[in-house]
Amino acid sequence: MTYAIEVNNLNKVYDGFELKDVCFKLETGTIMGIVGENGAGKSTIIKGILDLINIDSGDIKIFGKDFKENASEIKKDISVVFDESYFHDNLKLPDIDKIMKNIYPNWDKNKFLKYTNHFKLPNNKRVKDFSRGMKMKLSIAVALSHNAKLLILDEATSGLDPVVRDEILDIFLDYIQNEDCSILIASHITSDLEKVADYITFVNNGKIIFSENKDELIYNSGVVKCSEKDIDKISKEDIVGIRKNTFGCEVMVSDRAKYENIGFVIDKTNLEEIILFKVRGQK
Ligand SMILES: Nc1ncnc2c1ncn2[C@@H]1O[C@H](COP(=O)(O)OP(=O)(O)OP(=O)(O)O)[C@@H](O)[C@H]1O
Repeated sequence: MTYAIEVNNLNKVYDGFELKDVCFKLETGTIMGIVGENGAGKSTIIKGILDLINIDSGDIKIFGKDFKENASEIKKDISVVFDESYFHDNLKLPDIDKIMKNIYPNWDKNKFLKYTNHFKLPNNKRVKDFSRGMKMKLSIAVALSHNAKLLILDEATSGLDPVVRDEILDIFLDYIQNEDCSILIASHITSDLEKVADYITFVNNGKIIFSENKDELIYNSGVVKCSEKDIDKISKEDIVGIRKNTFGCEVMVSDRAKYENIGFVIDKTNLEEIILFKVRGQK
């Protein structure tokens, strides 16, 4: 198995915040979603991976090679989209095409035209007259137009409406049809990650809580509805979180089949609910 990204024991301390021993691997040909609350550390992880901040310690490999030592060779195969546009206000699409041709040896003008047409971006307007959504679409069009093997997006789709987000998610799914290509997406929008991600890495307060196969995670988890005294019948290590209300308890378990087999009534669940139980549920 090959990995597009390997992060081992990434540590970074800011005043009042600590990324602690962050480890995860993004398998080549897959999409990983990084999810977590505001301030959980998603952007710091991405900046740490890309050597945009000084990390305190950690070992980062991209395409199997140490990133710092091979940065110039690796960078041409990576596309990064942050939540802000980085194009000069006065540029128009044809100017951006010319500039990118000089920056990226693999710049593909036809792909750029295809994506900018698809996103209905105007040729004759300057970037300063683009809406926020149009600027994001432009950044994504550029990111997809130089045959990069790794796409890293930090909240890049959060400002877009649901229809456009859905179109972009389909483009991401199409992009990884090429098995050499991989995507890392940090997003608050769990439904988007649920649609496209193969793996989910959940960060809370600077720590990785889990990094798992999404389908297995959702399939194996479930919500048991029971009385408070029935909670004792559930092993502590299977409890993700508990919610109590006036009618009884809801217990998120990590092994749905086990509790179905012993007669509990269990509801299926989704990524958002799993995360809410993890963060807000009692243990
Ligand atoms: N340059 C910096 N100096 C000091 N603290 C920082 C710096 N950059 C980030 N932090 C802190 O690190 C923590 C994690 O921030 P980060 O931007 O990684 O979170 P995030 O999960 O991406 O949040 P959001 O979803 O709101 O974008 C926050 O407490 C933030 O204040």
